[in-house]
Amino acid sequence: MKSIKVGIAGLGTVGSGTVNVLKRNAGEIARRVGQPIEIAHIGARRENPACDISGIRVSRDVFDVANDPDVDILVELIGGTDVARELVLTAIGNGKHIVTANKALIAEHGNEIFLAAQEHGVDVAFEAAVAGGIPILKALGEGLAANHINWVAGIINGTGNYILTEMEQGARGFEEVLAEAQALGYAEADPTFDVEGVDAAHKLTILASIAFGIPLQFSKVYMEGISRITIEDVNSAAQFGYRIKHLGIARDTGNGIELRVHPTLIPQEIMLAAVNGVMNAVMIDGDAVGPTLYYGAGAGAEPTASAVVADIIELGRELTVDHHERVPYLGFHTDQMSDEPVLTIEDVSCGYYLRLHVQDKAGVLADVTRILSDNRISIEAMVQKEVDEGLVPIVILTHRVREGDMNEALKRIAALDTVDNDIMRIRVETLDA
Ligand SMILES: NC(=O)c1ccc[n+]([C@@H]2O[C@H](COP(=O)([O-])OP(=O)(O)OC[C@H]3O[C@@H](n4cnc5c(N)ncnc54)[C@H](O)[C@@H]3O)[C@@H](O)[C@H]2O)c1
Ligand SMILES: N[C@@H](CCO)C(=O)O
Ligand code: NA
Repeated sequence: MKSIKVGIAGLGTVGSGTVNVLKRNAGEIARRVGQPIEIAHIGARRENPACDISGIRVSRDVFDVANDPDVDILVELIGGTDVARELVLTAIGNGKHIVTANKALIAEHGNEIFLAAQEHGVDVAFEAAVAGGIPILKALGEGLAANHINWVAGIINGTGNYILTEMEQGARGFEEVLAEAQALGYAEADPTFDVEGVDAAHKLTILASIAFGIPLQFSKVYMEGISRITIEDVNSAAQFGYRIKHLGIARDTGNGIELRVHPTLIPQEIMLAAVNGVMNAVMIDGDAVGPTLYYGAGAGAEPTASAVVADIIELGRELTVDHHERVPYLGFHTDQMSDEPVLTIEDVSCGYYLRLHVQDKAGVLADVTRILSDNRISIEAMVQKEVDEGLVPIVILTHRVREGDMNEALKRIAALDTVDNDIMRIRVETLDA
């Protein structure tokens, strides 16, 4: 079978994440694209223990990848603007499509790169460059394309948000938390880009172009970072009912576009204020749709790889598929549908909240808990409420259990003479990933 051949330049945090996701999900990705995606060539100065690249051709010089006639798509993950610009222009000159996570490159040299791509009839995709794993460029450029966009406001630097959150929750100092964000692979090679707002300004530049149809104008973004924010500021803001978040804001005022990145007090009760740690969130207000919100991991190896690989898949589809089925009707190709069964509710597992009324007698609770344990159901919490009309209301939270087992248990509990048979059951989902 033919395959789409990608060349990856740079094997750091995002490069290794991309290799791992492409390998782990290779089967499903091939079903979505219609052909396998093969990593044909990697450009890296050294191996990275975070991923296994055995069997893959490796060159020390990333230009060997850009010049490899076998490579269909060059994935630029080296970062920076000088070598990266030259590398991408070289690959475009060789007729290769480009995927990049590099917001600095797109924000500062995008106008030039897109022109070159147009001349050579190739595509440039950069979903990973803004808000990491959140498919925000797709949402803005395609999903909201009917709207006049009024404004975009977001927490678009994971490192900065991680630092602010940790300072607030752990009352820890700036330097300590920054070092931790670097160790976790969130920070830019030069972390002043994160803390002084440069990285957020790169991303805002890209968002604003897609929102308003203006050229990329990084030099016009007003930029302020978080490095002067102290724990006192965080606490004082809280006393007034606010949290401090580092926001990128792009607004169409009707007589010009505001482009600004700075620490901002926002009301504690709005959803953006609850975005913590490395998570990013972007709010977009469109004239038809109203306000919308997109949330997810803004940095890190695999969240970023999620967007890089989605771009590879999109380009792969363009290379392989009939135009009318570029994105297959159901996401996967019609001849690649899975026969994995849909579970009946009896086979679904979740936690349960149970409310029952029992007689105020010794041994009743023991009967109930024994029936639960007979059915492999473990109790997370139990509360006995005030006696109500001679019966005692009991509320039980259980750990995750198969619904069929819960049904068996509830049938036996309801059959006890000492328990009212009107038992309330509500399923519990904590939704933690
Ligand atoms: N880390 C994240 O969470 C994240 C998220 C979104 C976007 N990005 C972007 O992705 C890109 C890569 O970031 P990263 O975090 O993986 O950085 P990184 O420093 O972990 O990895 C970059 C790798 O490229 C290599 N490299 C640099 N120049 C090279 C050259 N000339 N030849 C060969 N190898 C070279 C480095 O040795 C390093 O291994 C950057 O543009 C960054 O802004 C990163
Ligand atoms: N350094 C960036 C990486 C993701 O673009 C951040 O912390 O958000
Ligand atoms: Na994204």
